[in-house]
Amino acid sequence: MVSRVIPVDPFDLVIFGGTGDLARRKILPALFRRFCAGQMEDNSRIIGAARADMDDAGYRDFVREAIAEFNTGPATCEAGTVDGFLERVGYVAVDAMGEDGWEELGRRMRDRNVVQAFYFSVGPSLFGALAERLHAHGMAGEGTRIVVEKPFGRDEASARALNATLAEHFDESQIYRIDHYLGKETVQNLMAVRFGNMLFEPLWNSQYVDHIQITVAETVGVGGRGEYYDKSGAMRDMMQNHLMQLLCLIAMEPPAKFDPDAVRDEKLKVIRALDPVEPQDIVRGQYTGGDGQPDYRTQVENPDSRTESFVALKARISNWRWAGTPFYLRTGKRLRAKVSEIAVVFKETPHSIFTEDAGRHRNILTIRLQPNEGMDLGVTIKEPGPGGMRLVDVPLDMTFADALGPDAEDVPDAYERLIMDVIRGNQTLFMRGDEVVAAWAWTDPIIAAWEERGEAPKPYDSGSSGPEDALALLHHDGRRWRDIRV
Ligand SMILES: NC(=O)C1=CN([C@@H]2O[C@H](COP(=O)(O)OP(=O)(O)OC[C@H]3O[C@@H](n4cnc5c(N)ncnc54)[C@H](OP(=O)(O)O)[C@@H]3O)[C@@H](O)[C@H]2O)C=CC1
Ligand SMILES: O=C1O[C@H](COP(=O)(O)O)[C@@H](O)[C@H](O)[C@H]1O
Repeated sequence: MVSRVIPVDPFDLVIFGGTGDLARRKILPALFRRFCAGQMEDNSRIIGAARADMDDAGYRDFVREAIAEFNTGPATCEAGTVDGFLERVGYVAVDAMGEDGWEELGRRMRDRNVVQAFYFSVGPSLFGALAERLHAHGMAGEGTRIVVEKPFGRDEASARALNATLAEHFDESQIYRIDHYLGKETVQNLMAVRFGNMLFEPLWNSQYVDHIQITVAETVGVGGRGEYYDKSGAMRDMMQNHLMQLLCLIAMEPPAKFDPDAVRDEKLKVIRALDPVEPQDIVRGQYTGGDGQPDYRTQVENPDSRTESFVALKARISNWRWAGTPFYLRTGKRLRAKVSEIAVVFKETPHSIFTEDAGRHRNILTIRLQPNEGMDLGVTIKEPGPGGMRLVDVPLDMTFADALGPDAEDVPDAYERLIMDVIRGNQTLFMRGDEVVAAWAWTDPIIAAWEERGEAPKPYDSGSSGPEDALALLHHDGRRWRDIRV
């Protein structure tokens, strides 16, 4: 199978925060890989922007180093190609909060008949200021797009306020709110599997599905982002956005068509149908030290921190399709393995024709986001050999790399795909303003209740599966979490 790369229209992409961690590790390598794949026309340009005093040549050196350190792309990128990419790279020193650099940026962007996009890869307190200045300096024209990084607010009120500020200068159709989980290959495959096959949709409801588990487990700790993370925690950092988006895609009704607003309307209905979460249905955790790694509090330099690095909860969706089917969601740092997966656990057959020795069995559809992207469907069959009818569960395995060959290894990473979608003007994989607000409206009371109770998170060992209480969350319901393992 040969994958087709369709070049995007020529573009100028300005990366505010072009010298920051995200630009270095993700955005610049992603652009380089799209260049290597032949998706960037000659006339396209990338302009880094930050306060640091640097010229074009200095920034090209910075980008060269970022690519050398963080490009994990396919071998098709020849070493010499980096120079070709760097010819398209420039830099303007700009202060989001002042007047420095804006005229020069405006001059560089003027009279360019290409798509113009501005990536806000700076701290969230600067998002509004950037929008205002782009407008004031004549760079917020009709065709302009802005890409807004997370976090999009820290509660419903601040998300609404940010929406309103951006809306003063940009139409909703120009605003691309990034959730990089939506750019992951398997996440999109989830829609293909649900809505491109007859097989699953008739069973996709509470009549046949016992429960659904969504796990996003990381092995890393908070790293150098302690200052940000300690004010956020797992609930704001991961649950309100990434896990919520996965929940929406799993639970939503089929959209009438695969277009941005049709998909986002259906996701919004799911969020609005979520019940409030009861205190007994949620567990927070914080990692202790181990394996030569510091504990959470040491890492964030806050000995009294009550911020959670782990959260597990039971969510319920009050609609016809899902009434009675719980959704168990968990995410955390410093866990046993880096695993992101969704498991749809079907009910047992209503009656077993086999003896008790055969045991009770369930089909489980597992959608693996990372690693080993793919899906498998656990099917019950007869255990081979003599000795009566014993049943065993085996996976019908579709690991993409096996099923699709080398093409599956060349799939663009989330940032590559999402940035190209910005240039194409396709908002399907970006969050709409009302979605973000609705997600906060569900999250806020959960956080407010913790704060009111002054509850400390439960400690858990680094390298474990999270606090014991999280296991109990499912045990109480006669269920168990899937193992966190690769
Ligand atoms: N890093 C990550 O893994 C992730 C980051 N994000 C989000 O991406 C955004 C950027 O994060 P990250 O790269 O880690 O942050 P960093 O602190 O590493 O970088 C911040 C960038 O913003 C620039 N900057 C700061 N103040 C100004 C200003 N007044 N005017 C213009 N530029 C300014 C800095 O350069 P200078 O100081 O020279 O101006 C620097 O380039 C944040 O919103 C973050 O939440 C989201 C997901 C993951
Ligand atoms: O947005 C974020 O995501 C990363 C996890 O992303 P992944 O693609 O590596 O699964 C997380 O580490 C970070 O805290 C969060 O801000």
